[in-house]
Amino acid sequence: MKRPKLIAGNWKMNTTVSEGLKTLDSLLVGLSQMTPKAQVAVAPPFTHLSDFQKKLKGTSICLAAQNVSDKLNGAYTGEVSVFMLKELGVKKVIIAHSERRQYYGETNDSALEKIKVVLKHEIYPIYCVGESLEDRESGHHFEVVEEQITSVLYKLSEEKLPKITIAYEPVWAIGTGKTATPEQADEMHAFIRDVIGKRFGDDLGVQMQILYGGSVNAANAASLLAMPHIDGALVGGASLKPEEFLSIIKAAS
Ligand SMILES: O=C[C@H](O)COP(=O)(O)O
Repeated sequence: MKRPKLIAGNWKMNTTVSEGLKTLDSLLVGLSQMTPKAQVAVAPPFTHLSDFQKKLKGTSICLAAQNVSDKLNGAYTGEVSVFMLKELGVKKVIIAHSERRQYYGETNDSALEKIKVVLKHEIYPIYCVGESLEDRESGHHFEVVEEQITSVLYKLSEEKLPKITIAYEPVWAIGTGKTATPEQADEMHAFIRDVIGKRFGDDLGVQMQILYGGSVNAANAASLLAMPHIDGALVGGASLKPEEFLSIIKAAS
């Protein structure tokens, strides 16, 4: 089955608005000189979304956010709601990134709530899963990822699944320069398809869009993206360097 490819840049907490706009401009110039086969998304900090929405008007780049509240409105200091994102043209949102799990106490339960909220308001989640180094070294990586899938996605109804993108990001490969080998990543992606298939049927397992994330760069993108179960990349550090990000986008073509 031919699944659409997605290359998404997660800018994390990097760049001020003015710096970010310069980076976006370079990216747009590069993209105007190519015909990307993959869908391209950028997830800048919340502060950038309004300006980015204006710049991205009429382009094919999808605007994404890095997080969202599971609450709709009210006294939740510091939170950003799905309505606020929607008004700014956000189409996708990263949910339960490992940094949110590790530093801000996000859990499978909170991920489920957030996924339900955004789907209800037609924003598409990129749900992040992945094991720690300790999990991998002790041979528990499949178990951990299975739990992240079953305790969240199994609780949704079948018709919701095709609206969700999964990002497999082994924590030990994030920002470390240590990438999972294409075989390691592909093996986990195939496993995730099987886990989805067990509950929702093999067709849905095959249909899910699953990205790989963790030190993806211009040098390793082609070999990762060539793997049969890898449908794109969630790129951190390299997405802040337009030339490098463009090379990754090209590698998906
Ligand atoms: O969301 C992106 C991932 O955390 C990967 O980050 P990285 O490419 O800097 O390793």
